[in-house]
Amino acid sequence: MAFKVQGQVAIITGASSGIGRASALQLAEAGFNVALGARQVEKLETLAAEIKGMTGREVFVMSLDVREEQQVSAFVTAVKNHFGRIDVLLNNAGLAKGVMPVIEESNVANWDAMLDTNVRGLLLMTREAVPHMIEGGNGHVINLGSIAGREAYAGGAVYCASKFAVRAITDALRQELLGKPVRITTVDPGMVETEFSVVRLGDKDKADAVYTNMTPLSAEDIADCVVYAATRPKHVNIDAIIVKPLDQAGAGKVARR
Ligand SMILES: NC(=O)c1ccc[n+]([C@@H]2O[C@H](COP(=O)([O-])OP(=O)(O)OC[C@H]3O[C@@H](n4cnc5c(N)ncnc54)[C@H](O)[C@@H]3O)[C@@H](O)[C@H]2O)c1
Repeated sequence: MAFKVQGQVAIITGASSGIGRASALQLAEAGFNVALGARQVEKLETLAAEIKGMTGREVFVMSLDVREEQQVSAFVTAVKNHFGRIDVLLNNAGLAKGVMPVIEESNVANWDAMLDTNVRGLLLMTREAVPHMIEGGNGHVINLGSIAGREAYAGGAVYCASKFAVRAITDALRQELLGKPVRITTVDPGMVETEFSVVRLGDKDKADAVYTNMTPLSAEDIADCVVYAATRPKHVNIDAIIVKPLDQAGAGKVARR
């Protein structure tokens, strides 16, 4: 059953494209006022106008690089000051570039970029948002993991390491936050057709070659899962939502080079 919320506020990181963009739209349709963070503010402004036109919700936009501690702190403070509350944090921002090199061709710079975005960025955002959630008596951290954080085959070693870390952080924080009014969920997709998956697979031709054997999920499919988790009643915690194209279900090894 679909629930609607009223007056709640959701932060979406990496909202300028793909799953983040679709989730921002659908969370607004479900009743959330939304705070959009990404490095490309122009794209966020366009999305904000679209959301306002479609839903009438309030939208806050600010430049955000989740790797930068001071930017994260300033962003979360600005959202709290603007809306007076933070109910949902969707840690969606993720990096694909740098997964492509095989281990013998990879370097410290692309390992760091990957782990700083997918892991440290998520930790920074969560650390800043959770106290406001506890103070407000309601919170839900939703992390974009991946089946790469479960099956360890998709996307290369460093990407897998980052997504296993996302799952570990999610499970550990759930324990750490026991007794506090903050829920925590991972949404773990298989192949989704976004800019990210095209980059991850190297180029459009390669991506299409994979897609010929598979009907990938859409960003909207994943946004549906995000909205489902975000709109459950407060006493319901969904630990994880694992969602794959049918062709990947049970396959284990996916999207290999
Ligand atoms: N596409 C897939 O097949 C797939 C599968 C499983 C999980 N995911 C996860 O879903 C999430 C979204 O990916 P997507 O497929 O929508 O790709 P995408 O490239 O369209 O979106 C990623 C977003 O993150 C933003 N971003 C990257 N680095 C950032 C930073 N330092 N600070 C702020 N924003 C930053 C990008 O600008 C972009 O808006 C990622 O965490 C990804 O790992 C994607």
